[in-house]
Amino acid sequence: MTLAVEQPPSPRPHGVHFDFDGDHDGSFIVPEMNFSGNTFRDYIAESERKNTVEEFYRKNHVNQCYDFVKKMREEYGKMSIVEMSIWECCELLNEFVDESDPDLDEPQIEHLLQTAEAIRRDYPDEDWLHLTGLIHDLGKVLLHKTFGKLPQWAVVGDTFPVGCAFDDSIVHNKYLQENPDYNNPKYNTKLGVYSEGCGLNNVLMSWGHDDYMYLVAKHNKTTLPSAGLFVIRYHSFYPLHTSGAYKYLMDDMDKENLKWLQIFNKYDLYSKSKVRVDVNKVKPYYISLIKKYFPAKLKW
Ligand SMILES: O[C@H]1[C@H](O)[C@@H](O)[C@H](O)[C@@H](O)[C@H]1O
Ligand SMILES: [Fe+2]
Ligand SMILES: [Fe+2]
Repeated sequence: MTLAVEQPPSPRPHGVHFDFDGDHDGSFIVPEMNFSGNTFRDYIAESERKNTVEEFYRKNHVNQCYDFVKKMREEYGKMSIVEMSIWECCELLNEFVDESDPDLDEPQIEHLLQTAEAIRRDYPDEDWLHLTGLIHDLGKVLLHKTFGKLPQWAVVGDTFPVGCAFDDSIVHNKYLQENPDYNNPKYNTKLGVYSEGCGLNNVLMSWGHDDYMYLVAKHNKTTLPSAGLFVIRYHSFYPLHTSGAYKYLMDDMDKENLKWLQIFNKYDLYSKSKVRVDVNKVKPYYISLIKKYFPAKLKW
C-alpha cells in the first residue's frame, strides 16, 4: 500500500469538474461550489437546505449522549436484523436523501458511486479504497423500515466523541448545551472517561452510519485493510480529520490511518455533483471487489 501525499488542489471555477466517461484522462478537480452555488459545508449560508440542516443538528446534538450511544451500539451490534449482500444494501439506499447534508440532494446511491469512481481514477491500484468509497455510507440503511426507520439525527451528520467535552469545531455546537452530558462532570472535561493516547477504538462516537457500517464489516469478517475500516468508521468525524480536534485521543495506528482518511475525504465531499454515474456500466467492477473483500451475504 503506497501513500501518495497530495497537495490541496487550487480552487476551480464552477462547471464541469469531473467526467465519468471512463477514459482516465486526468485527475479529480476540486470544484469551488456545490449544486446550489455555495461553498461546500457552508452551514451558515442561506440556501434551500439551510433550515432543514440546522434543525437536523439541533436534534442530533440534544439526543446524542453517552447513554444513548452505548444502548444503540449494543442493540445494533447484534447483527440480527437481516441477511443481505452489499449490493442489495446499495439499492436499498436509493430512496433516501440525507437531511444533514447541505451539498447533496441526490439519492445516496449516486453519492456512493460518484465517490468510488472519483477515487478509482486517481488511485487506480488501491482497489480497497474504491470499495471503501462504495460502501462508506451504507450504514444509512438504518433509516430503512427494515432497520426500525431510525430518525435522521441517529444515522447521519458529522460525528463527535461522547464521554468527554464537546469541541467548538462541531457544526452548530450551540445546541450541545442542551445535551444531557453537557453539565455532567463525568463527561464534560477534556479527557472525560478517556486517557491521553488511548486510541479511537476505545472512544465512543456519536451513533450513526459510520460506526454501524464498521461493525457490520467487522462482524462479517471483511478482508479490507485497517485503513479501509478506519475510513468507514471515522469519515464523518470532521472535528478530527478536518479541524484537528481530539488528536490527543489517537494512538499511533490512528495517526497512520488518518492520512488515508484525509485523502478519502476529498472525494467523499467534493465528488457530490449533478453528474450521474452509469450504474450498469460500473456495476460488474464493484461486484468483483465485493466478492474479493466480503462474503456473498452479510448479517446486518
Ligand atoms: O451531512 C453529511 C452526511 O451525512 C455524510 O454522510 C456524513 O459522512 C457527513 O459527515 C455529514 O456531514
Ligand atoms: Fe457519511
Ligand atoms: Fe459520503
